[in-house]
Amino acid sequence: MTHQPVIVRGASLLGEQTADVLLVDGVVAEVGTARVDAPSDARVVEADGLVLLPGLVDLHTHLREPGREDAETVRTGSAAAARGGYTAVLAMANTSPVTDTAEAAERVHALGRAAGIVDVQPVGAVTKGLRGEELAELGLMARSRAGVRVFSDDGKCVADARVMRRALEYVKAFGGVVSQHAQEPTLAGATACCHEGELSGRLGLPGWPGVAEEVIVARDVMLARHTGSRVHVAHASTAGTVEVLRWAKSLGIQVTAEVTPHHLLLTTDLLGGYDPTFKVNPPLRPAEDVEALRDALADGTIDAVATDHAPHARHDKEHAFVDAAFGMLGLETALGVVASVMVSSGRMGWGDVARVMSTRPAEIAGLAGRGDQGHGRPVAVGEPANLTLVDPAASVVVDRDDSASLSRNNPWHGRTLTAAVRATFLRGTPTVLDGQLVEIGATTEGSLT
Ligand SMILES: NC(=O)N[C@@H](CC(=O)O)C(=O)O
Ligand SMILES: [Zn+2]
Ligand SMILES: [Zn+2]
Repeated sequence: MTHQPVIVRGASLLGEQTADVLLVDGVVAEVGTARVDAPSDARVVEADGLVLLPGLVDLHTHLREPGREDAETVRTGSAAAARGGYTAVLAMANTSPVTDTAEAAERVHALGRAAGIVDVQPVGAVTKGLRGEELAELGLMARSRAGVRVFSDDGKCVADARVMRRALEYVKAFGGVVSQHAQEPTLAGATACCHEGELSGRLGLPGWPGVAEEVIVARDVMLARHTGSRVHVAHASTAGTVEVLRWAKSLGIQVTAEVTPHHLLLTTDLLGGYDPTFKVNPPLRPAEDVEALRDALADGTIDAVATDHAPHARHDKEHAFVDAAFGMLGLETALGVVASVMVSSGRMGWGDVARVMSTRPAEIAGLAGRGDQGHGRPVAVGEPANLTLVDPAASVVVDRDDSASLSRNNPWHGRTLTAAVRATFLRGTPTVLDGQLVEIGATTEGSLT
């Protein structure tokens, strides 16, 4: 594929030194602190005052295709991701049908290539049909063209310790990882829909306790130690989980973890109005948990921010609180939330944002070492030109209707967030410019072969 060269002028790399960055044929061709000469046909992007980051990588996205194309498709979810500064997303397996075979994984991968807006890396189910009983085709998914490395029954916990042990043993052979939705079902209860605490009692809503998450995280780190395999904790939400992670990492156990933007900022008292927009799994927690999650992200105990972007159609979300679907949108607002909570407060710099939203997620997902198809790489000559240009001084009032997603379950509507994505580049091709999506259309390499 031929690209128009791009010259990004005067951006600050990871918020530090200012440079001109030339993108040619999908890679970073030059990085210069003095003025870089660009080919005459190059597109010039003036980036004075903007911050250049490696393209963001989302470890945890629900794209809903196949099965619920009324809520999101691979294309619309990819567009929302690009607007959020992402160049790669991991598409969760809880679609209909479930991504539990090589064919299903290849299909999602091909849909992503056809949309051509971000790289869509399918997550494979751990067990057939997410039923928690029989392992899915882990090896076949790994060896397929999709090259699956992350496996998850997300939405359902792999509750059976024997099944979890087997899965960890299996994925070890090809450097895979199991991403666990940690929730002990016997402690959570079938009707639970919010954090169990003083507020759930007052609202008369069945709750589930933080310990339901923590006992599974504790069990899984012990299984990771026993098997010598790698476990990833999806959407960590409690201070107790942070304690277990800190302890496990101090012993050298191979465990990584993600936190969502909403668990970094929103608290359980938002449920006071029974608004199902704030119904999510795991649930919003009290402020003490939120504080522990921020500390853990800043000190590296939690490796990554992952959105858990969970689009839902109106008719699934607009119900009485107990009946509404779990989940909230996240791709377009994640960077703004992280900037508002972590950067504005001085707890993290832009280099840290690059680490938790690009480098570490790419490493965890096995995307960092994939040559010219790699993500989460440094902004340096010869590296794939997957980049995000951010205005760190912007202040944006979130409008749920200003979205590329098909769904509107946006918990940030009406809030003011700091920082905005100005441009996103996928292998040197702009997917977003001046904050607007660039119409891309199907690329030849993305054809459904
Ligand atoms: N996060 C959610 O609240 N919902 C997710 C499932 C999940 O990640 O638990 C979904 O698929 O809607
Ligand atoms: Zn989940
Ligand atoms: Zn999820």
